[in-house]
Amino acid sequence: MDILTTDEMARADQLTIAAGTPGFKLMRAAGRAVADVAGELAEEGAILVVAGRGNNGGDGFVAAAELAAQGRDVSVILLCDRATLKGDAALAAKGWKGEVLPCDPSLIGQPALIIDALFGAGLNRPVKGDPLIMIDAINAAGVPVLAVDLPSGINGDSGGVMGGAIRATETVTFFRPKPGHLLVPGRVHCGRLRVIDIGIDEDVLAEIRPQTFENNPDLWADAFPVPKINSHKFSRGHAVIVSGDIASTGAARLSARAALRGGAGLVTVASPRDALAVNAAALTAVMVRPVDTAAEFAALIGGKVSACVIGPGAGVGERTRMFVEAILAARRHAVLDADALTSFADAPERLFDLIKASPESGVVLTPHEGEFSRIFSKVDEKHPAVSKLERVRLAAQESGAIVLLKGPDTVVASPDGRATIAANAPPWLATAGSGDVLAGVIGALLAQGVPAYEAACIGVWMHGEAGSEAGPGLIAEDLTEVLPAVFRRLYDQLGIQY
Ligand SMILES: NC(=O)C1=CN([C@@H]2O[C@H](COP(=O)(O)OP(=O)(O)OC[C@H]3O[C@@H](n4cnc5c(N)ncnc54)[C@H](O)[C@@H]3O)[C@@H](O)[C@H]2O)[C@@H](O)CC1
Ligand SMILES: [K+]
Repeated sequence: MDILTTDEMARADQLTIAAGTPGFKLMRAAGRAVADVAGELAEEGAILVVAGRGNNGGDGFVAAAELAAQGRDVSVILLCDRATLKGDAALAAKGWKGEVLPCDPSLIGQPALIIDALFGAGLNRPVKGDPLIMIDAINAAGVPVLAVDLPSGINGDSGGVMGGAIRATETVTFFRPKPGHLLVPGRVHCGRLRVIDIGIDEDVLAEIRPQTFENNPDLWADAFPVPKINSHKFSRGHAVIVSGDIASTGAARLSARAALRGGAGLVTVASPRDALAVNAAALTAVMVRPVDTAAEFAALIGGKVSACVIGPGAGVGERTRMFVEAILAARRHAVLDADALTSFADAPERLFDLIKASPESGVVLTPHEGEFSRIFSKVDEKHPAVSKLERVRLAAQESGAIVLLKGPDTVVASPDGRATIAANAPPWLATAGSGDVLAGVIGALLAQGVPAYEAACIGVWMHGEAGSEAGPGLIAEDLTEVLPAVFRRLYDQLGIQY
């Protein structure tokens, strides 16, 4: 699903209004939708609407009037003087025939539900003073909260908390989600998210051309690789995974097994000779080849190899740097993870120049937050305080690679500006070796010829699904073992026969 920034959403409103739908009609639809959800969340009991001075408050007034018309016990607290309201918000407030209570937290009481209509997309500075006291009091009231558009205090573009923010039970937003609904901590503050149609025509998207998407199968179904009846192991691609020395071989084996499960026809672990026995003893379907020097590695990948994964347990230093350079010189698709990134921390430009010199390679960088800060310190220095989404976009432009920044809200961005946010990762996915599996799955997709951006997105999504499939208590080894179940569900979802 497309994700619209607050500016793009305002543009969607403007285009709809320009095409003949009055803004107040949209507000009425929004407010009524909020009232419907409120009725579901609290079938009986008092409902309190806490409204701000903008159109978010306007939605709140419409909901209040609608609920009162349904015979519900409704009260409204307003952050400002009713007479100072303007535009559609003033119009909405006119439709509320009841009393308006002042902004006094002692008036909250214990309603069955609070509707939070303080701030939405128009939040433009940190919350302090009276509204902050109100937000804290609503959070402390211990009753369910339904947020209108965004939990008040959450930045719609970054998901950041601006001074303080409502912790909602449920959030109703309109037309399309915003980045702040999926990026943490915003996603956590939203509770359950509902996206509701308020009469904005989908045609406006052709004009807005959104560049951000929720990472789910609709987005990449066409690129998802399905083996044909006449496929053989060679046509499904050959992935090479680089092993570290004898003390750190497990990470590469996790990646290798994930690459095989992920659909690569052949997987080879390139192992230092001193670790060969350890690797060989622990692998069966995955092949092992002795590789110590960059020349040996270049000879291995110079053959029929379609993708390489380097980083998990690879070791930080010259050997890893030289192997990365060999991969890029051979124009192989590549996942550069963990130590492969840290190995370039002192000279990231050297890595980026090599990537840009082979644009057809399809390179995916898969840092976690620490590794990202190490190789993209310039992005962070030049653009302090931008959202995770924008940081990753800038990093992709800077490096020329597909950049995937891991976390509960993993972002994948392409140098061409496209980006996805994933919202399907369970918290127990954050465990040792989990990233090694992710790198392996992406390597498998690259080996099968999936373009790098789609490979990264599919890998992230499958990894998240595997986390849910394995459930609490999972260890990284489980992720590879549940991949067949994830594939089966995806095949069913996409209507692929098997
Ligand atoms: N036609 C439209 O534009 C529609 C807008 N809708 C609603 O309108 C909302 C956006 O409305 P607005 O643009 O009026 O913005 P908001 O209602 O979110 O808030 C803007 C007001 O809050 C003030 N404000 C911002 N940050 C503040 C802070 N930290 N402390 C104190 N005051 C602060 C601003 O000065 C302004 O007066 C959406 O979130 C949505 O709920 C919906 O009714 C659907 C249609
Ligand atoms: K709100």
